[in-house]
Amino acid sequence: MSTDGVLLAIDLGTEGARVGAFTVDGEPLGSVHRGYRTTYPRPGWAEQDPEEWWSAVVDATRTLLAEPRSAAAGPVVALACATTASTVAVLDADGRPLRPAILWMDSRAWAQSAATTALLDEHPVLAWSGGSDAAEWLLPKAVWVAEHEPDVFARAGRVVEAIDYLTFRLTGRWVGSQMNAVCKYNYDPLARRFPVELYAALGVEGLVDLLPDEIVEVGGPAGPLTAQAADALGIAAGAAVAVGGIDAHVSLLSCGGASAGLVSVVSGTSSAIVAELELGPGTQPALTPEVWGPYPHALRTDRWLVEGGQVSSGSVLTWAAESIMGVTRAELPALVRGAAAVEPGAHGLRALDTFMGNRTPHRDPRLRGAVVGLTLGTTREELYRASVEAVACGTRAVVDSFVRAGVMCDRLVLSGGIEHNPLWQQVTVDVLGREAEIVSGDNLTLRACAVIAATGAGLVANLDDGASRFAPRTRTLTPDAGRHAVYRETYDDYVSLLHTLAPVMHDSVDRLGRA
Ligand SMILES: Nc1ncnc2c1ncn2[C@@H]1O[C@H](COP(=O)(O)OP(=O)(O)O)[C@@H](O)[C@H]1O
Ligand SMILES: O=C(CO)[C@@H](O)[C@@H](O)COP(=O)(O)O
Repeated sequence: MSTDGVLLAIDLGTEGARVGAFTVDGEPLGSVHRGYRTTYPRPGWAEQDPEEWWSAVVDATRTLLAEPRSAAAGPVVALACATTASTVAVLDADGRPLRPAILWMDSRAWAQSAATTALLDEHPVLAWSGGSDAAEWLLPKAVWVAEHEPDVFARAGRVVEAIDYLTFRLTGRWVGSQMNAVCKYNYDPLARRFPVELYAALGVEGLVDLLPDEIVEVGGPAGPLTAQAADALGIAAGAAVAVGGIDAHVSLLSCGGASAGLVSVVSGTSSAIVAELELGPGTQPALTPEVWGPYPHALRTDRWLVEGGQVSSGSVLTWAAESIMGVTRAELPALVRGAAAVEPGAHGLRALDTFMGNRTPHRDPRLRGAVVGLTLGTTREELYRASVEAVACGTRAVVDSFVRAGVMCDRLVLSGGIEHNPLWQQVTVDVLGREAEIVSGDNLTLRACAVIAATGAGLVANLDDGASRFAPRTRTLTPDAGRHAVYRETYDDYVSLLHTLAPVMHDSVDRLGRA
């Protein structure tokens, strides 16, 4: 393998764009983050501006490549991106936004997703998504736009995922990621076709013409970088752009080790929990609505990808600390230390993490957050700790559902913003009652993009080869038996609170929807 040149990795997260540089041997050279805004125009809605994504990518890339370590490593030879998924951009034919992008966490399309549950028998492709589409996905969101903003839908030249928008900005080509197509708009990778009959049944038969022109698997070629994009980014035109995918899902390529029994828990704004199943030829996985998937060929050919997760996890902690308590990120370590000193189980608080709905195992976009047990003596440290415990209970609900679905959970690898919050890490393993590894000082999505870029450029034989070479360093988190015993009760209370409050929350969301 040559040692000259840079692999450029782009992670379009919820809070901002993170761009990383790696040597062609997978050594990280540095990364730069540039934030952008999320707006919440109505309860349950969340939007971003695609132009801000691109400006953040440009700014971060130029800053990163000017740093001495990246600059000394040679020219950018290949690049790959991963983005939030189910983040839907509605664009004109030239790729200009016609409205703000509807962010993945936006639950406005819950009625459109509910309509898919009745279609399973006629459209067996829905079996791969657990029997229905979720409100977060592209298809229900496209239906929502068609129904609520028909003039915008009529003018749309493209309705695509954030990854496709970014690929277009880089290559000038509408090449869709097979990962997003399979997981977020019911593409059939075995027959290599869009389920046009399903789209028609939902009233958006024209959608197929607005989707990417071509669907290519992760690591395949998207095209060369255009002169215009190269100029904007400050790198040479013609570098190979490889097809990327979903920020959390691609992390399976950068956990190190074999994929059997591996579960990647990417806890950032959300928690996306993903695994791949290796099934014998002709074996179909069992259908369960408690997980998303298993999807065939979403990441690696001949494997089935399972996704579960929490729509809000780190965002709940950020909401509690920053929005409600006015604690800045710089001041956060003191709050976290204070909350770590609170005795688990002694504060009497129970909270729900479902601020923007529940992704899995309940598939319920009409749930909302809650805190019960407040007294006039409740401290902010107790409130913060209860929020962390709620987030950890949500993670346990997903891991338990994976076990019920037959997913081996032998090795849990935690990554994402949780890396910066020791309380969140420890409470997670205490609630789970399982050991987990945590990646520190490394971003698995960026590392995975480096694997994808290296694969696309032919620097490694395939994704598996790249994944085995570009492994991160991890350390083990061990649960405390005493705290786990307390948290078994906390978890039972979490589950019963969720079921008790669900009807109240549903009514409230329905009323707001009618207002
Ligand atoms: N410096 C930090 N200190 C504490 N928590 C952090 C820090 N940075 C990120 N986080 C947590 O991680 C979440 C963001 O996750 P991250 O993976 O960094 O970004 P994104 O979701 O945009 O990919 C925040 O909501 C917060 O809970
Ligand atoms: O929709 C998904 C995964 O399918 C989201 O959890 C994800 O893309 C958002 O990721 P972050 O929480 O920003 O890391």
